[in-house]
Amino acid sequence: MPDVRDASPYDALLLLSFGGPEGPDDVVPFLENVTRGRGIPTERLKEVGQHYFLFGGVSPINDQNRALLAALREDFAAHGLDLPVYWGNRNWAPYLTDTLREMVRDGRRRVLVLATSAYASYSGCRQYRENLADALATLEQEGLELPKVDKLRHYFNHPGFVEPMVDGVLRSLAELPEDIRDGAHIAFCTHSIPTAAADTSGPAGEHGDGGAYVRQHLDVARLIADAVRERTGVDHPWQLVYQSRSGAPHIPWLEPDICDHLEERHAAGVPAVVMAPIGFVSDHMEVIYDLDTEAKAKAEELGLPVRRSATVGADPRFAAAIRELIGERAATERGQDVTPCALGALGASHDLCPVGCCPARAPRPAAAGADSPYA
Ligand SMILES: CC1=C(CCC(=O)O)c2cc3nc(cc4[nH]c(cc5[nH]c(cc1n2)c(C)c5CCC(=O)O)c(CCC(=O)O)c4C)C(CCC(=O)O)=C3C
Ligand SMILES: [Fe+2]
Repeated sequence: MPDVRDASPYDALLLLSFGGPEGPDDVVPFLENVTRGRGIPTERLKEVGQHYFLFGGVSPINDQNRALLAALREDFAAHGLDLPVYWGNRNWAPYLTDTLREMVRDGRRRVLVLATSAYASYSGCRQYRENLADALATLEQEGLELPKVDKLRHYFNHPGFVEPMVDGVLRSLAELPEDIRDGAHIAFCTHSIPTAAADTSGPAGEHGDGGAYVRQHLDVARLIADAVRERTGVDHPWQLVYQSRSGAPHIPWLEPDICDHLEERHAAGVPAVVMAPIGFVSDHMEVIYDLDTEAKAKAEELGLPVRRSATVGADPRFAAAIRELIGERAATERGQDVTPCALGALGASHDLCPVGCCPARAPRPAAAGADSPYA
């Protein structure tokens, strides 16, 4: 383990997230930001707007990021890591460009980015890097001296990400009535993406069917299922399933959908299902609407007992994992030999996304990767 008190050459951490509305008036402009140039059907947008209005127009994601910021600052202070932490979003205030401008004005020259997305894919990685490139281009036009920006590697298989989710699944199982607990199946849930995006996710040449996106999720699902079996002595059958599909109906996306899966399991006589949202870092709208509202309503209709397990959120173990990842990356940048920490069969992900990693349909500049136009 490298000395995690030394983050040099980095002089700041940037928490980069999705952003979400904080009141009813924010909902439509937020959705316009998210979907600009992305060809999402108007019907789907109206529907998704309703999800937000159901919760007073407020997404929980911003408060969850504020809690994560506090957890990171607390963990860093407790471990003598003197690294300022900033926060910027892709789709809502505080906007990434404004935060990066503030960082430059504060004199930050080497920025390490923590994205609130744990896996490879265009939506979960390159799109964040494209938004970083856009922000850098704006600052360049403003005549500011650009910082060097790197992104922390995918942390899906870090114990600080996996272990809180193991606890979450164990808690959900414990909440089920005893007579159906041991028969419960686990549905590991993540965001559906177009199969074409899944198949090309990760570094070029490493793609199998489903690409890095599906392989990484399967690795995490297996790790959690194994840990649950070790702790309970019960082998709960499990499957990776998908949610939150959008886009035109004729374009294939990853399946099965969680609601279809619940129907199918119910028909097969399964007594209960734990839904484990491993694809998400916090209990944001995709979790509290798509799982806690929509999928739970489907389960109710079927008479199928379900529980939804916790995401990592601001768990102190996740904050500690981020500190360790920063320590590893900083040591690597200083030329030290580092043994990266990772569980599972895939090993630690790359530090620097190679050229062609998680390609976009229409190529655009992306920062913090081997193909970055910025130093
Ligand atoms: C892989 C993935 C993650 C996980 C990784 C990560 O976390 O980044 C994620 C997270 C999130 N997605 C979110 C919200 C939305 N995503 C949309 C649309 C889309 N997401 C996609 C993928 C993902 N999305 C895709 C392929 C689309 C289709 C069009 C496009 O390629 O853009 C739309 C438009 C309407 C709709 O289609 O649903 C909205 C409103 C929020 C905020 C929630 C809140 O407010 O609490 C979060 C955290
Ligand atoms: Fe999304």
